Amino acid sequence: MSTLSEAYRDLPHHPRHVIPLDFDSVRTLPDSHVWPPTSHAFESEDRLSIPTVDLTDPDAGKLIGHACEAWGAFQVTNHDIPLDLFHEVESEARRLFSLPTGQKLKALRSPGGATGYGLARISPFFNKYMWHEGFTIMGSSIDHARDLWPNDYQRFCDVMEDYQKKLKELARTLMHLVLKSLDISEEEISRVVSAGGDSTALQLNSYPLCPDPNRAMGLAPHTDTSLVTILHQSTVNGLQIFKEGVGWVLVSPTNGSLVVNVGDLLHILSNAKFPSVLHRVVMKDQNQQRLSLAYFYCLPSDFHISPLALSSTQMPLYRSVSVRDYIGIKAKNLEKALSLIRI
Ligand SMILES: C=C1C[C@]23C[C@H]1CC[C@H]2[C@@]12CCC[C@@](C)(C(=O)O1)[C@H]2[C@@H]3C(=O)O
Ligand SMILES: O=C(O)CCC(=O)C(=O)O
Ligand SMILES: [Fe+2]
Repeated sequence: MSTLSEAYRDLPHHPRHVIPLDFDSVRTLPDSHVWPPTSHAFESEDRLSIPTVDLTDPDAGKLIGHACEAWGAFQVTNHDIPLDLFHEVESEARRLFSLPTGQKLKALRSPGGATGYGLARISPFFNKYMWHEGFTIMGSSIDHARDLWPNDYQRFCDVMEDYQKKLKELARTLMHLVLKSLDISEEEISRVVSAGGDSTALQLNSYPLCPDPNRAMGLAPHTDTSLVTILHQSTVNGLQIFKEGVGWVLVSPTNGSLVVNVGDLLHILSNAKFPSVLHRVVMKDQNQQRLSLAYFYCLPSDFHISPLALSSTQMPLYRSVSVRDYIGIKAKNLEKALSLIRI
């Protein structure tokens, strides 16, 4: 077995880093959830935002390559995923997160598990809690859905399955374009893209209505472990990405477009040409619940990853490492993981 869930198994978390707060029951922000103020972020009015790429543009590949190099992220439009599907997934996610806490805990991620309801995996690295609850799906969601809704789970499973299928196709298309822009051979591209298919995860994120949003943190700064992550945000602001030399930049949701960001694995493949972009979710001025859907396109845990985009004069910056080992290194060291495999 070399699935992604297997790689995350046996990296156990203490229950205090898995079980979210009973958000409905608190009227003031607990001290455990108070973060220092965050710095000002550039907003789109500052004319600083990640590039938007129309997938039907004949130059899409080139534009995506540039965006990955300059920003490690871009928005994609004309991606062929029907708007209705986003609404259906969001409505099922809303149905899940609005269950009473006791019910949600029936689908709690087990201490050594990878899927189900719980805090973000990065929680143990911070001394404050995030104003966040998540639900992780890898493949079928039937076991958890049955525990949540014994008589009414089918719709949730069908919608999540449909979404994962469509997003996998889109991720494949994007990976083709991205890797081509790096001048990687067709043979290597097929090897990477065909391996990716079985190692994906869908994360439903909820940032509940918060009694004191300006002192809370939605999701702490992190990079994703994926090759690429494809994100759909509901209509509420909050996502910011970090651009070297600039600072934090807001990524506003725009109807139907998807945010694509480079993860650690693509950063390694690109020999650091593409930054694995640091991002976070702030709660600032948030006066309603925020939802997002993050689809992680990864590689199987037995895949050995190393820089591929090398010209004859370039030296690899990272040593070869299996995805399993990299996930293990990251589980212990978080943002230092990349520097630990640097040559
Ligand atoms: C396939 C993935 C990617 C994971 C782990 C696993 C399932 C859940 C993903 C997230 C989702 C929330 C942010 C993150 C940082 C987290 O804590 O859990 C992500 C993490 C990663 O990108 O490393
Ligand atoms: O909610 C968001 O906009 C970002 C979520 C995210 O970064 C993640 O799930 O890894
Ligand atoms: Fe992320």
